[in-house]
Amino acid sequence: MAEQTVYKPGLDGIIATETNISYLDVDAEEIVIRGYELIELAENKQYLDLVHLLLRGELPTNSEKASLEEELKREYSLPENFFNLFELLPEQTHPMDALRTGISALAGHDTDLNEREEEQTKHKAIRLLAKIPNIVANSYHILHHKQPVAPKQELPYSANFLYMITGKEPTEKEAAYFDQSLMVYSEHEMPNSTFTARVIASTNSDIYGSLTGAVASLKGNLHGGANEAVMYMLLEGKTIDGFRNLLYEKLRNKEKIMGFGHRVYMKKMDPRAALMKEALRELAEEKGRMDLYEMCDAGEELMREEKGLYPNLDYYAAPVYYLLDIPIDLYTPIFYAARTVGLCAHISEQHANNKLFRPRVHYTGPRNLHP
Ligand SMILES: CC(=O)SCCNC(=O)CCNC(=O)[C@H](O)C(C)(C)COP(=O)(O)OP(=O)(O)OC[C@H]1O[C@@H](n2cnc3c(N)ncnc32)[C@H](O)[C@@H]1OP(=O)(O)O
Ligand SMILES: O=C([O-])CC(=O)C(=O)O
Repeated sequence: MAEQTVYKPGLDGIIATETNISYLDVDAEEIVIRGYELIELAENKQYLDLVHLLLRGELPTNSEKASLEEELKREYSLPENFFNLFELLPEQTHPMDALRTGISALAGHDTDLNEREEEQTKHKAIRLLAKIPNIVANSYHILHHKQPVAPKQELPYSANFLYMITGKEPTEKEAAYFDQSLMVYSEHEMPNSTFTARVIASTNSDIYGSLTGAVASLKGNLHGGANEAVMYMLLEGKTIDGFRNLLYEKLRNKEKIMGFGHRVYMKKMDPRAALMKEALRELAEEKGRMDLYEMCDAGEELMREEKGLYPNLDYYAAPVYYLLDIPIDLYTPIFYAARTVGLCAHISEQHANNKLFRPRVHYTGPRNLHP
């Protein structure tokens, strides 16, 4: 008789691992990142502070942050002829698929591919954090038959990322909103993509394989892909009334409404969504697009009243990206680029204290059949 174990569809609520990276404390409404609270960090720090915190375990001093940024800038460039890869892809390739291809292809360029030492993994992570924004922005340009936009060394890291995407230097405020969005996307405990990365890493597979699997996971619209879906829905709605009618129609058809609900916060607002809502309000005011803010707010109210559901981060990150002139197809790749650091921290932790993931099943098929 097999040992009695718990089965929870979707591993809902199951503890998958120990970690000292992050924890969602829903009761306290805190997203704990290595002892700090994410929203407080996002209000007071910058993305590179979080990168240092996630990879090194502590917030950087000014000089540590400056040398991290220098190291990133030295690693911006991609291997020779790397962009040829994207020329080979059909035009309709989604940028998440181009990104998956790009990260996978980087493996062969790493001469220390099989090195699993923590320090080595951290350097690999920095190299990836330097190169992934370049892949995200320029695979998109190449797929659209445009010239790649070379990184600008004189811009700060996240301003440069936004510049490579739009081709124009962002204002300080635009760069700050973008940087804040990268912070709130940087790490979130054990979502499907992080679990995927850790499962792959647990076979002793390399960081590129783990990250490639995580791209595929994050692409789905029940996860990262929701931010793009939210924007298409807002554009389809056009006006407050149009959006409300669209939501009613989707609810009548029993469709899931993208940007609402969350496995961990199902009956509460995602704290990151509240922060992005505020960013949206400020940005919308500056850009004369309060109509977009009001439309989102009306959708939030309708979903709370009709379904008792609250927005997740993707609901408010999407219109923020829209007002930053970012092409919609790049919203999920940007989420991934921001999350790379969290994923790398988890892969490193998995390699440092590994146990192969290999769960069992609750078998519901037949027995005792004979050929
Ligand atoms: C940054 C991120 O990646 S956050 C996640 C982004 N994804 C989305 O926004 C997609 C829309 N949301 C969803 O599909 C879900 O809320 C998920 C997948 C995120 C979490 O869902 P789960 O924990 O698996 O719960 P499940 O999907 O079973 O939903 C539970 C109930 O709430 C309902 N529900 C949950 N989310 C939604 C939604 N967005 N719209 C309508 N109904 C919903 C379900 O229909 C279900 O109702 P039922 O019990 O009557 O069948
Ligand atoms: O935690 C999750 O399941 C999804 C999510 O919000 C994230 O990855 O940021």
